[in-house]
Amino acid sequence: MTIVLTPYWSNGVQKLKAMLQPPSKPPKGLAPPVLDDETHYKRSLAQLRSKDKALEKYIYLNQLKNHDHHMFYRIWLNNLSEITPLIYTPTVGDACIQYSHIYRKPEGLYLSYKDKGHLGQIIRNWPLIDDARISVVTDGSRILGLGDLGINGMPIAIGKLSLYVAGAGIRPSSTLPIVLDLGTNNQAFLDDPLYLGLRQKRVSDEEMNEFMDEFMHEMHRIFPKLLIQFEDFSTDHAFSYLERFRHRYPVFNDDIQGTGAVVLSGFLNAAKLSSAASGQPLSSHRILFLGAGSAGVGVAMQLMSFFKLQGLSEEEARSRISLVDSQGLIFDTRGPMAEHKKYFSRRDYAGPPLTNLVEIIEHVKPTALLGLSTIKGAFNQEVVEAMARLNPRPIIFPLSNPVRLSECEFHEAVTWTQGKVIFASGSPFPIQEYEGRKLYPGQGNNMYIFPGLGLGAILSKASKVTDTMVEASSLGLADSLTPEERELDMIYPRVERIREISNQIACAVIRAAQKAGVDQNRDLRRMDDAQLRDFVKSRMWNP
Ligand SMILES: O=C([O-])CC(=O)C(=O)O
Ligand SMILES: [Mg+2]
Repeated sequence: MTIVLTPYWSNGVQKLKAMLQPPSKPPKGLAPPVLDDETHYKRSLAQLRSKDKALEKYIYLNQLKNHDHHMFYRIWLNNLSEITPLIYTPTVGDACIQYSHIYRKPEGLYLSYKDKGHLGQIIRNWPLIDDARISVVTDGSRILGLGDLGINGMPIAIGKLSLYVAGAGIRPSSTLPIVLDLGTNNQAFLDDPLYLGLRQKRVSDEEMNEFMDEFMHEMHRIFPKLLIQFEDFSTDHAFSYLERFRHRYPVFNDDIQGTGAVVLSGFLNAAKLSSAASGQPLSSHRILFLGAGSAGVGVAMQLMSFFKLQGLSEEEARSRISLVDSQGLIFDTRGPMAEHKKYFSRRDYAGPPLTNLVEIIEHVKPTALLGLSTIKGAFNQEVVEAMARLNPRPIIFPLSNPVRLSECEFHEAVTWTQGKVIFASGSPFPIQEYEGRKLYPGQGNNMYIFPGLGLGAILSKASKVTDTMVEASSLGLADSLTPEERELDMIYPRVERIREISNQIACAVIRAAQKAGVDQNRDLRRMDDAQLRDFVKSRMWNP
């Protein structure tokens, strides 16, 4: 007897197509008689809220997305601050760690090193080739601050793309999550019988370069209108592939450029508050970074814009930024260092090595301390108090993700600075009360940037993503605070306004693309600002 197996994916693909149609009424008898949308919305939300673990909620929401994504996005858009941390950071970090165990069905493209040489053939299996406009691609080698998770990085690509839908109204059918399985150096995963990826160590740089060249070439051939967001590649690959491909294809790196832009934006608003308290001009800020990986250096590069906007020369701007890595303050005479750290290496200090963070703070006298180190608790009481001694309103941004890797928690920073801190973190923290005042933590997460940046690049049909477009996204975000939000000392807008913010960012990005001459949709040039805003809004998908 031959057993015929239904191919497990065929149902998935058909469902994907069917799912993209607006929900229709089933024929009589094929659904309970009393099933109206409003009640079902309440029922779905109640089912979600009845679960007590964040990962269980993630699994529930993911199932909901896969069989009724109108309901999924409706629930999310109506409850943004409750749902976002469940779909995205921090819960998506746990979903990645557990992916091979919680996996239920395929949800994107899985490209394996074994397919090298015929990647185009595999990519063409994607059922929605004509619709695809935005892809998030990861190789899983540095997921959030969690390290090498191999193929288990897929949920980060899925999560980012669902934020494109929720946050910028990109059509769900236009989104394409991709994980590149190039092996993993995570021994626990290699030993796990349920691990979904190749059971081999990561391929060499040379092999990976060949794979990436073929991949990008085929992607561009098959999807000429597609924008690619690189996500969570390990530091040196993040930099090298951005540089390798950004002049040829419309691509950007979310961890270098997206995080850079979101922090620049928050810093612009934070510096105003801090300068108002100290009476010192904006041009006098100094920034100290703990962490010199792709995110750290990417953010430092983007913050150069802050000083240049205040009229400083490149050399002056550079001298305002110092980096600390695992060996302490980075300076020229310290010894050999990775290429990406050299630009910010200090020339005006010649040793001995400074390794203690409090000593480094006392030496550099920063107005702002930014953490992209993934070292939990690195901003301890001593460190935060040192910042508060130097500054009436210290700027402290522990940006490492997820929450459990954050350099400090909001309530700690508030207590240790007697409520004076200007704070933003990568992951969400609860609001604090201090002496009867409500204090709002900023969330300096690239989720504020990439949906609008991507939307602007897609609508303008940008052939490249220029630095000026990234900077425009940042200034657009900084500008989007309402008077009420400024009154409350907020440095990022409320997440509930994400659609409006993404619209504003997209418009700024489109204008920057036009200025740079990389826009291939020239029709938008004729629109005035109000018309452009209406046009962007009209292109947003709604559940
Ligand atoms: O995903 C996030 O929350 C932010 C991010 O890109 C990262 O931490 O790598
Ligand atoms: Mg990332």
